[in-house]
Amino acid sequence: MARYELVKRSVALITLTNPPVNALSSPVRHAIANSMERALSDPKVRAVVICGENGRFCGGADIREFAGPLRGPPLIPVLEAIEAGDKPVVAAIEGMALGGGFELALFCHYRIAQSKARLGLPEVTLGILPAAGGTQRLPRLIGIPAALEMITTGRHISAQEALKLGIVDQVTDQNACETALEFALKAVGKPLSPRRVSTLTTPCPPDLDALLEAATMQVKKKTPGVMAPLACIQAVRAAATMPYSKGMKQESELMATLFNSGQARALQYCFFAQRTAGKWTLPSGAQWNNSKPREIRSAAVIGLGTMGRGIVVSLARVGISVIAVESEKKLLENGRQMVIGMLERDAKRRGVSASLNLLKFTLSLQDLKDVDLVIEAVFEDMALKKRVFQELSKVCRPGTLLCTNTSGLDVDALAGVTDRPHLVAGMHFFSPAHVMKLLEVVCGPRSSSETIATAMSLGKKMGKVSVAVGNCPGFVGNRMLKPYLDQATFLLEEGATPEQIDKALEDFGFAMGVFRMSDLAGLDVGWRVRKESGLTGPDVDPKNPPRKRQGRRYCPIPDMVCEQGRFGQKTGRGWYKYDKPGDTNAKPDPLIQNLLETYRSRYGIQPRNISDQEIIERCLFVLANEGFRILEDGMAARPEDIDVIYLFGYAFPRHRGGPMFYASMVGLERVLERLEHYHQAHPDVPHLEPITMAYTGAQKALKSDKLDEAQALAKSCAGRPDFLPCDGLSICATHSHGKCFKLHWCCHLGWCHCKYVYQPMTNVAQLPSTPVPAAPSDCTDTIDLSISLTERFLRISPCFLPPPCPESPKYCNIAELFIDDYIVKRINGKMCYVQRPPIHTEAPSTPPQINPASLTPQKQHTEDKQTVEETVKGPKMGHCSSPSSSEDSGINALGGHYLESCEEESEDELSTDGHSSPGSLWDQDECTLLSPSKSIVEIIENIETTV
Ligand SMILES: CCCCCCCCCCCCC[C@H](O)CC(=O)SCCNC(=O)CCNC(=O)[C@H](O)C(C)(C)COP(=O)(O)OP(=O)(O)OC[C@H]1O[C@@H](n2cnc3c(N)ncnc32)[C@H](O)[C@@H]1OP(=O)(O)O
Repeated sequence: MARYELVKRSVALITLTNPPVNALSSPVRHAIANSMERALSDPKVRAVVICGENGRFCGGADIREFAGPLRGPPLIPVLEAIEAGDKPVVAAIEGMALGGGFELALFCHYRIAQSKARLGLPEVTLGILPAAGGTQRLPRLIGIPAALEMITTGRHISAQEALKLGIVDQVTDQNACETALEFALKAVGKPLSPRRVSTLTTPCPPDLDALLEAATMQVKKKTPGVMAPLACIQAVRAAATMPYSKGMKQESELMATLFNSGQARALQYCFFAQRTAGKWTLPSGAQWNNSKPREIRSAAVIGLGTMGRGIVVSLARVGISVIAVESEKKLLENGRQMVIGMLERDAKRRGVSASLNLLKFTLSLQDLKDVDLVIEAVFEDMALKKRVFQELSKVCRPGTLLCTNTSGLDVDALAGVTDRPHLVAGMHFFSPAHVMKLLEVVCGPRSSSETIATAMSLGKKMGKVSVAVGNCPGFVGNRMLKPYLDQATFLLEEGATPEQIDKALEDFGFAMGVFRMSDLAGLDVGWRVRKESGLTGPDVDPKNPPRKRQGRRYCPIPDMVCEQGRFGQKTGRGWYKYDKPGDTNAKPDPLIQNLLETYRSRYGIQPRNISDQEIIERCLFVLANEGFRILEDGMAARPEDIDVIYLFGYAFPRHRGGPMFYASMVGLERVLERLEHYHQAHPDVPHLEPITMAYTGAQKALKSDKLDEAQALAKSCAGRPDFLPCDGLSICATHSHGKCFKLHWCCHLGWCHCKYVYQPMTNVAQLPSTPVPAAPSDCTDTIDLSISLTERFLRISPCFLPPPCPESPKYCNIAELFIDDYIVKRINGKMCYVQRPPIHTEAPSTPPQINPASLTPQKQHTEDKQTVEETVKGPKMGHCSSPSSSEDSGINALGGHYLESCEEESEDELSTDGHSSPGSLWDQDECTLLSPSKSIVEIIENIETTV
């Protein structure tokens, strides 16, 4: 895991050897510790160089280790030995120094970077913070503003920028290791004290408070509801205001709070899910590692609408020559100008020259005879597409791959009109195609593995997150969208308003609720598709009940809105009203309210109060349910693929992990129970019927031998304080012992749904805590977090029971903050997070009980008559959202608009468009400070923390 060599007779060269990224796993930490000890004790050694094998310094802590119990030597003492040593240690950074890898370099006395290396602290994107001293050392080295920016965004910087900031001592175009060896020898004998970053004083700007306040406001706006950036700011504040050792303590307390949070789990899941999606697999057995892609040097794009233009740009900027085809001269010229403008702007932003020489524009399909691959992006009309494919089949050389950018039509029907069905596949880009990262690669029944491998590899080359999906109406993303949109409009019928539904979804974390997003995308496109598919318009049999189609519930309200010429933002009116066409500021419209009231009275619908919880459950559980159906149908290989599609294509909040992950966090049994409940209430909505596979999966899991084994194990440990009933969120005992039973897919991830789990316990004395402020004005951000948490508990306080042994809460559990596992207590004058006590169902006089893992009403509640007002209000995270403005792609094949997210041409995975929700849990104005005496949170003043 690390090689030790003596080179140049007096330099110890320590090479990290843990492919692929030399992550700091337990054996690597061991090896570094041993190697340093050896180097420091060997009199022949006068200096040390640390580098990484295969041109990669270090990708940081081994993220996979975070899912299990922490083993091996802790990282910080290993790194401290490097700094404390009396021999100069030089980090030779090639490739990357990220996270813990960057922190390792910061403990070295000198840093040399190869000119192509990238450095950064991306922990925040994983829901944690740089907890091996990164938050304390970087501000000391480069000052607060620059460190704050790097730590709160996770941005990777170049070697040149690192030199400019003072992070590295030298940048070389040569081998960094060779350069570092020379450098190390020259450093021998020079004083080491000034090189020890821990001894430096953080340059403290006079306006520190204002700076941190501005940073706080910025991250709250950019990533509302996300905890890690706020914790990062608190840690940086500590670097500015505390001595190093105290700052380190603060850093580790903050890390402990984040480490087991649901957000960290979700974000780390997203990291691996994205990489898993690249390892595609088909029902035929063909997969990423047994199918060879073809090299694509030239391509053609047919249609220069919004989608076509974006695809041309995506291809050209990675060096593929592109022939762009349009049907009319005017359209061609217009498309040409727009593509050139886009490429020029893109090149300017990236500091490269625009690859305009790769482009050719033509009106003739004949020009395509020699290209390697064609992507058709014409109007979403099967007859038209078939004509194009027939023509392509005649014109293109026999080996040319023919792909379609349809957003949901039958790819096999197109394959069928060609002479090469095995070379036909779908490449479903999301709008705008040069910005959006998602690509669904649609595998038809006749698509060859080579065709899929080529489309996947081309997607990767274009910088897309490509996911292989099956050929069914709407594929994966748009297929799931249909039931989601249906639920939203059914909820309108039943009594909700567009703004209420949007707010619930935005509080959950979506940047825009479904109605605001539909207004942005334009309502007319969906209306046209619904008319074409006979769901509305003159073709509908007048005898057909207005609220039924094909025996299923149908909501005609969206059609009625369109009939009034309300097409969304572009017409200044849609589900909302706008000051003028094109305006983005959505305001509730009394006319829509009237329309809804008239509609309800026309159909005799008694409006009822609908809770946010019902909105979230119906919209999101139905999404996951359709995901299970898709898995059962074999249209997606894994739940991760579905989640990746929703994260990158539909702006699902990343800190929620995706619809499938979210369902697993809630608990599949719970999701199934709620779906059954809603389906009973709405039997004419088939999408609410729980999918058999998931249901039987859950039943099977309950009967599994492996589960029996786990339960037997757990029961044998009965009475041990570290075994608790499973909250559906923690790591199960069997999993951490390597005996994961895989009946639930989530077990693959390490969060199991077995009944008993091993709970890593934390002594009360080590809880993240903060002094209770004397007055509200003393509020710190930590208190801010605590108070927010307290407020949240207060909202649902009737559901709490006193802890089983309040006099002796020796152990607490630092886990999911947002699934309400925690209460905030004042213990010995400090605010602490304390795990919520288990609920005793047998207690006769208790208030209504809830499942700790979710805040849903009890089974006997009806939608009309809810007695418990719990709402699933959680943090939210905005994503930039983009409408599909093109007619050729803005709608799914089933007649609904699809929601698409973009990254605003930015690589920042946490970036958002800044839409803030006033209802966000962490919003400043909702976070009024409660004095502990005013709160009904239990106050425990005199606990012996040593009990
Ligand atoms: C009460 C409880 C208290 C708890 C306290 C706990 C304290 C715990 C310890 C504290 C110490 C903290 C140390 C540190 O601050 C934390 C970290 O370092 S977190 C990690 C930070 N690093 C990153 O985020 C980098 C992540 N990786 C990347 O961005 C990219 O992989 C890359 C390095 C830029 C390389 O990109 P590519 O070349 O494109 O390659 P891939 O991305 O496809 O990756 C290849 C392969 O490697 C796997 N991988 C990458 N990085 C890691 C990693 N850090 N750990 C584990 N595995 C990693 C990746 O998954 C791929 O695997 P494959 O898919 O091929 O199986």
